[in-house]
Formats: sequence, structure tokens, C-alpha cells
Amino acid sequence: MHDDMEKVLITEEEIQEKVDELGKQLSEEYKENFPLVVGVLKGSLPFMADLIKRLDIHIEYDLMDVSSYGEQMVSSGEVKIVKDLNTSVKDRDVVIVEDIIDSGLTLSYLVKLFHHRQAKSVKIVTLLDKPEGRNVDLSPDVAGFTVPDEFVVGYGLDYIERYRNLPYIGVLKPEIYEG
Ligand SMILES: O=P(O)(O)OC[C@H]1O[C@H](OP(=O)(O)OP(=O)(O)O)[C@H](O)[C@@H]1O
Ligand code: HPA
Ligand SMILES: [Mg+2]
Repeated sequence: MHDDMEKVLITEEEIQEKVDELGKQLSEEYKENFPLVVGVLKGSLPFMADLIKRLDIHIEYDLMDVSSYGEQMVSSGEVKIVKDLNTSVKDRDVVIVEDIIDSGLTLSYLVKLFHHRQAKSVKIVTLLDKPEGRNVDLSPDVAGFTVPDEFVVGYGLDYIERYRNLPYIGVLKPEIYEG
């Protein structure tokens, strides 16, 4: 475990087992649809990379970069598109892949945007769900784990851009935030 970490909430093995299970579930659900799988940068990158390798069906994938936290630990409330998709979502079955749903603002923005762009269907797959963080009414269609109302890092999730590369999810020691 990294020195800055207070505790590990979800181990690498638990994540990989869950990704396997979600991959099987989505492969079954979307085998006839040629879905467009949309990874939301930067946080979803490790989950997205692992998940798409577990889909044994035809898919197309694309990436979108949106940001609402900047360097803060609470959402700014404003979702910014840093990089848009290169692919049209019109008439497509879209699967949005996220690392976490916290306030729900990022996902509610993206779901509305893709409906506005006339996607045929939009589903949300998130590795982590933090229901106590919610500011808007939104639930994922598929969630890997529920996490408590704590700031978590690792496996794509950052604190001031650090810790995204860790293969597990954990909580930092309080002095890391204070210092
Ligand atoms: O439900 P919400 O409160 O909107 O929070 C979830 C979003 O916030 C984080 O992204 P962030 O904006 O920090 O960008 P990043 O992925 O580049 O770290 C995370 O990766 C989700 O996309
Ligand atoms: O708990 C979190 N950790 C890291 N990034 C986040 N973005 C929303 N919630 C979180
Ligand atoms: Mg972030």
C-alpha cells in the first residue's frame, strides 16, 4: 500500500473480479446492438481499458473529456467539455463508462446531452457509486461498488492529479489533505 494511504477500500483483486462480471453482463445485454461505449476522461481510463477487454461482442468506443472538480474536492457545479466525442451518438445505443458518480452532476449533464443529440438509448455504467454525495436525482444502470461518503482515490480517481495510477481504491491519510 502507498505511504499516503490510510486504508484500502477495494483491492485490485476485487476490482478485477467485478470488471469480469460486468463485462459478461454487458456482453450479453448488448450483443445485438453494436453499442458506442463512451469513456469519460480522465477518471474512467483504467476502468474503461479493463472493461472493454472483457466485452466479447462488437463495440465502438470513443472518449470524452469533461471536468467539474478542477483541483477541488467538491464539484464546482459546472461541467466543462474539455474534449468532445469524434463519433455521432445519433441513433446509437450509448454506454457511458465512469469511475464514480458522486454529486451526479457530470452524468446528468452527459445523459441530457446525448439524449439531445438523439441517441437511441443511454446507459450509465460506473465502477463506484457514492449515493450520499448526490445533489441531483440520478442512479446508474450498472454499478460495481457502493462507497461511503469519503473522498476516494486510485484506479483513475485523483487528488490534485495524483494517485490515478494505483491499482486499488483507497482513502488518503488526513495529513495529505491538510499539508
Ligand atoms: O458525480 P460528480 O460529482 O459529477 O463526480 C464524478 C465525476 O468527477 C470526477 O471527474 P473530474 O471532474 O474530477 O475530472 P477527472 O476525471 O479528470 O478527474 C469523476 O471522474 C467523475 O467524472
Ligand atoms: O471521491 C472522489 N474522489 C476523487 N474524485 C472524485 N470526483 C468525485 N468524487 C470523487
Ligand atoms: Mg478528478
